[in-house]
Amino acid sequence: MNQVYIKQNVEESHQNMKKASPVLEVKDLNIYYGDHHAVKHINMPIEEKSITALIGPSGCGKSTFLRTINRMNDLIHGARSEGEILYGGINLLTSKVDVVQLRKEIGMVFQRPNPFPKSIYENLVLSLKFSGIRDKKKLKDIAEDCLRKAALWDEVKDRLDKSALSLSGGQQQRLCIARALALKPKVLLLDEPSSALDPVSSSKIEELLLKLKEEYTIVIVTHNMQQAARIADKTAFFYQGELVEYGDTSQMFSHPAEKRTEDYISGRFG
Ligand SMILES: Nc1ncnc2c1ncn2[C@@H]1O[C@H](COP(=O)(O)OP(=O)(O)OP(=O)(O)O)[C@@H](O)[C@H]1O
Repeated sequence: MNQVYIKQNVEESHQNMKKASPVLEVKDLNIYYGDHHAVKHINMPIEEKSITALIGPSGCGKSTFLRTINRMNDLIHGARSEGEILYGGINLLTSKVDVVQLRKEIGMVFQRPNPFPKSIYENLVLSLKFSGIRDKKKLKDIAEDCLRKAALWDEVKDRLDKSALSLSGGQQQRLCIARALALKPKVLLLDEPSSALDPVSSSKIEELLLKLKEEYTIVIVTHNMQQAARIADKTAFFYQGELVEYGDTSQMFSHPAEKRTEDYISGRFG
C-alpha cells in the first residue's frame, strides 16, 4: 500500500494506484541548480515491474533526474524542481509528500556500495528497528528474505555478525540492494550500481536485477550500452538535459528514431 502521502490523500492515492499503470508518470519536469537548467521539460512514463535504463553522455542530467524521483535531490543546496512526477496519480514534488516514507517506497542504490560500518545483519535491520520493529524472529526472517532476494544469502549466512565492510565490493553492493528491499519498496532507483565492480560482480548484479523486476519497478542509470541492451525493457536517452528519445530498448538499439541517439549508441560521442 502506498503510504507516501499525508493522511487526507491516502484514500485518493490508493484508488489511483489501483487504476495506475505506469507506476510513475513524469510530466514537464524541469530541474535547476541555482540558475543552471540541468533537466528540461521531461515527459515519460516508468512502467511497473520493468527495467528502465537512463543513458546519455556525462552531465546530461541522468543522475539529477533519478535523484529527483525520490526527492534525494532536495538535499542538494540550490536544487529545485518544477513539474510533476505522478505516483498513484499524486505529484511527488509537492510539500504534502512525506519524503521519509517516499524514500522507503522508492529506494536508492548508489554507484559506490555504501554499507553502514556495522555487521551484515545490522545493515538489514537497523532501519526496521528505528521504525519500531522489535520482534527478533520477524527481524531475522526479513533479513534472510532480503538476502535471498539479493542473491547473497548463501555467501553470508554463516557470517551475519561479521562487518559488512569485510565483504567484497560486489557483495557489498548486493547487501545495499538487500538493505533497500528490507524497507519494502515498490521502486528501486540505481545509479550506475555496477560501474565500480569487476565484470563477474557486475554480471551478478545484472542477473539480480532481471530477477527483481518480477516484483519491483527498476530505474537504472548506466554508461554501459551493452548493459542497457541486456537488461532494460525501456530506455531513455538524455542529452544536454533533454530527453531525446524514450522507447523499447530493442527498438532504440536497432532502429533509433533520432540521429543523436544513433550517434551516441554507436559510440560517435559521449
Ligand atoms: N550538486 C550540483 N550542483 C550544481 N550543479 C550540479 C550538481 N550536480 C549536477 N550538476 C549539474 O547538472 C547537470 C547534470 O548533472 P548530472 O550529474 O545529473 O549528469 P549525469 O548525466 O548523471 O552525469 P554523469 O554521467 O557524469 O554522472 C550537469 O551540468 C552538472 O554539472
